[in-house]
Amino acid sequence: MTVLACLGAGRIGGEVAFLAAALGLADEIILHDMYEPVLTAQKLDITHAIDIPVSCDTKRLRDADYCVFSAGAARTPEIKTRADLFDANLPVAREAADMLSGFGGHLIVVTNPMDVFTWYFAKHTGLAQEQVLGFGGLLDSRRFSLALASAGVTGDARVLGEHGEHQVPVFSRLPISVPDTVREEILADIRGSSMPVIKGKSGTIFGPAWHICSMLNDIRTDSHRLITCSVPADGAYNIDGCALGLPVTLGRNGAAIDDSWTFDHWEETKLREAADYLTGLCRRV
Ligand SMILES: NC(=O)c1ccc[n+]([C@@H]2O[C@H](COP(=O)([O-])OP(=O)(O)OC[C@H]3O[C@@H](n4cnc5c(N)ncnc54)[C@H](O)[C@@H]3O)[C@@H](O)[C@H]2O)c1
Ligand SMILES: O=C(O)C[C@H](O)C(=O)O
Repeated sequence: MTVLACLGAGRIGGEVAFLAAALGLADEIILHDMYEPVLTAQKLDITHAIDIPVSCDTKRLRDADYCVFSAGAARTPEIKTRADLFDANLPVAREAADMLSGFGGHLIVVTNPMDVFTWYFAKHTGLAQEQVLGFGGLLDSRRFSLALASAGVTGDARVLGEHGEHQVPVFSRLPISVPDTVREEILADIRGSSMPVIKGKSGTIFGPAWHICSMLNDIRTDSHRLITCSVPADGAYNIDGCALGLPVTLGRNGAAIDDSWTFDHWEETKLREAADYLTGLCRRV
């Protein structure tokens, strides 16, 4: 019996709940949202499709195996960066941390700025640090792989760093050398790649929900898949004081940082900039 809780039942929460149920990743769903009409609508819409118990009883959150936190404001085309959502979403994260008292499962943090809230939940709740996973790296890596493909490059496309302006695509693991000028073009491309989706349909939905469910599957099957997701670095790669996207293996016990990667100068510089930027933001929580 696997129970999935979604704190925030809007576009992401609703789609993750539906997809997890459809893929057989959950046997029961708990939904929570401050806006009652959306909560009722999501619950009805899921149960009109799939025979699965959906409750809105937050007292049962402690029984959940996974919780996906996606409550709060999302970007509109007028909001330039994910970090600009910090002030709006910090109180939402604080409320969620209170609600999660007694929860002992895996928490997937989606609400932006996601790395900052990953740090917040890892450091300010009683959850084991390995069980707090910031989502964004898989989505950014997929976007990187598409950008590389359109430049005629294939290979192991991974993005580290911030899920935001300071993302760090790793070029040195590709089979060919990519000059810095081309790297900067690709970086600009992937930085902007969610905006056409936000402009066209108000928010990214399928991409995040798909990859979030793949993480639920990694935990459920103890896959130890190598992914990138946000975790507190705690000294790995000489980074401290923030959570950011790093290579991890994901399984039943959560995320284990793979600290064996090496970087070239361009990547080292970008990763350090991401860490410095995020450390500043994390100090504010
Ligand atoms: N990390 C990623 O890759 C990624 C991808 C997509 C979206 N996001 C982020 O996820 C968040 C949600 O995006 P969305 O598109 O689902 O937005 P949405 O507006 O569709 O859903 C958010 C929901 O949160 C609810 N909410 C707001 N404040 C709340 C509170 N205090 N308590 C309970 N519920 C509350 C709203 O009523 C709404 O239903 C945003 O911050 C967005 O930027 C991150
Ligand atoms: O870009 C956004 O604001 C939404 C999300 O973080 C995404 O990358 O799809």
